[in-house]
Amino acid sequence: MAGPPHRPRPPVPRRLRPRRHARRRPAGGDRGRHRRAPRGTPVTDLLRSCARARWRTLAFATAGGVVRQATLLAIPWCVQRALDDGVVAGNPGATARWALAAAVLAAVQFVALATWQWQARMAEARTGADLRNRLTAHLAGLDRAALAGYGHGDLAMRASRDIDQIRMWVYGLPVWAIIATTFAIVLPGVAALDLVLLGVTVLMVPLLAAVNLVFPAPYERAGKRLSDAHAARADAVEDLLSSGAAVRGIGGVPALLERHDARSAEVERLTGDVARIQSAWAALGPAVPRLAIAAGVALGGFAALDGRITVGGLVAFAVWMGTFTIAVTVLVDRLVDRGNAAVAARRLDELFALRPSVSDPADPAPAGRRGTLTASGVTARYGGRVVLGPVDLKIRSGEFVAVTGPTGSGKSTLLRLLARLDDPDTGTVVWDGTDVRRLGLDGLRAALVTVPQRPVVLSGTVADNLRVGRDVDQAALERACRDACVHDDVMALPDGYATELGEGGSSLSGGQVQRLALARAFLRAGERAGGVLLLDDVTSALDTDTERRILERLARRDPGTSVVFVTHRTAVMSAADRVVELSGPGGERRG
Ligand SMILES: Nc1ncnc2c1ncn2[C@@H]1O[C@H](COP(=O)(O)OP(=O)(O)OP(=O)(O)O)[C@@H](O)[C@H]1O
Repeated sequence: MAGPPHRPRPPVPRRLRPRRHARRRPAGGDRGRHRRAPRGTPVTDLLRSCARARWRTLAFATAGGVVRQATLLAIPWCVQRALDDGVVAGNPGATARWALAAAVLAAVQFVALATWQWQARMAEARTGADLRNRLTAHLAGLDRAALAGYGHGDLAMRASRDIDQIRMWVYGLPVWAIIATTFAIVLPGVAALDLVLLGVTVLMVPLLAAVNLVFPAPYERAGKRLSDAHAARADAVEDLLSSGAAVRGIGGVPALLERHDARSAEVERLTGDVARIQSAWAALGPAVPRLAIAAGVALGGFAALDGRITVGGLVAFAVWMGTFTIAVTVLVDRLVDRGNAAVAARRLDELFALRPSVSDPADPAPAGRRGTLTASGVTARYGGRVVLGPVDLKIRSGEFVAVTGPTGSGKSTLLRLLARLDDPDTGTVVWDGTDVRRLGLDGLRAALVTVPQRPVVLSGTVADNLRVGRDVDQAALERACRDACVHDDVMALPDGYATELGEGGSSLSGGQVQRLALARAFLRAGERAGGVLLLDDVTSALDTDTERRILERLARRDPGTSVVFVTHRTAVMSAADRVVELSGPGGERRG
């Protein structure tokens, strides 16, 4: 037994990892002290930073868009001149000149339009890629506790649909300048034609402003509800796909299908709400300039009859108002995009604000490779409940310690503290003379290698699963698999080490997954001598013969490598140098 068996300590009102089962919470809700960064920054900062990161590409796109719009709007003017100076005046030379001018403008427009579209698409694509990379890297740095409130489907929606909404917003940014160009050209153009027509055009502005003030707020609220409903449905799909035999075996599929259908119906209902607001907004916006066209054509017709404007001027007015109508329609679309992007940014911001409960210190010390791993008075809590400790444990270099105890007594929790996958509520863990909280996480993970109770199989081949992105040769892979007694199983797969396992490794047995994870740990631990292997019940699904062979391999380990083996199996306890028994928080511990 290592250290004193029991040291009562006053309970400390802090919790180690809050577990939340409710998946949907209002944005900005409490997520526990380790996990929420101070908010402080408005959500639009995320949108602004996306635009700033792509400002050069967006500037080219905007320049292209503005030139395109200016040329587009200049063409009616050429038509007007061709009609008035050429057709009406009976001057074929003027007609040809203005036709040629229109052709040149059309060519410029072609180049400008291509530039706008190309650059805007590039900006959009890069924004999507940047956000996705940033989000993935951020999520990868978070632990289970930080993400406890989010289902996989929800996270997938945030990483796909929400990022797409922001992408669309970035794509539409140059359009604001195009709309402004339209206003800047059409209004003086109409003024030059006739002040009554200008009056009709200007009258539209307050009407348009009213329409575009009324709709955004309800639209954004409905969009937020729809996003949440999409996320809930994605979670239901994820549960259906991932539950497999566990749910089928207890006849739970109909209930999951029912839940999925109910969430689908909710998505449909909320999509209807959004569609109602959006369609009213989209229809009312352009209706205003269309009314102005009608009024303008009537008033302009009388002006033409009075000789105040030319027929060409009336044609130019009608065409300009047509373009103006399109600009207003697009303006509404951009405002809708802005609403969608704001909702999406808020949902992403919520994830970016999550902080891992364990992170690198400001000035990390390098982790030693050999040494003693000591836990002193460590305790752990979940949701205010003490689940472990206080525990004192010393694992000397090269020692093999089995940790046992009744189910729920905190064995896995202790292992997580030793590996610094979590920090203790109270007490310290020291590796090679240094508090693990002062060590760089990369170095620490290389020295203290953990195999969890429920290992994960990644999508990809067996070899990919063993390498986990590292450069490891085939011989080393096979050696590790032989040591973990899984080589023969791998060779029996259709393509051996090149066999695709698919997400979750459903084609492998529980024991095969355990041994594959063990081989992965052997590879990692074998990169350098020394360190500690922290194994959480990794032989629980194995037959006694395979377990014996694995224990023999562990007995042949490098003399500087320690092993901490959480187990209920007598063979493991017999192979250990020492057995430590946990009996729950505040309980006795025997070694
Ligand atoms: N993420 C969590 N949130 C809340 N409580 C948790 C969490 N993980 C573990 N617990 C609780 O902490 C206690 C200790 O769990 P732990 O997994 O460490 O026990 P164990 O001794 O390893 O159990 P077993 O032998 O069944 O694997 C249990 O009561 C468990 O319900």
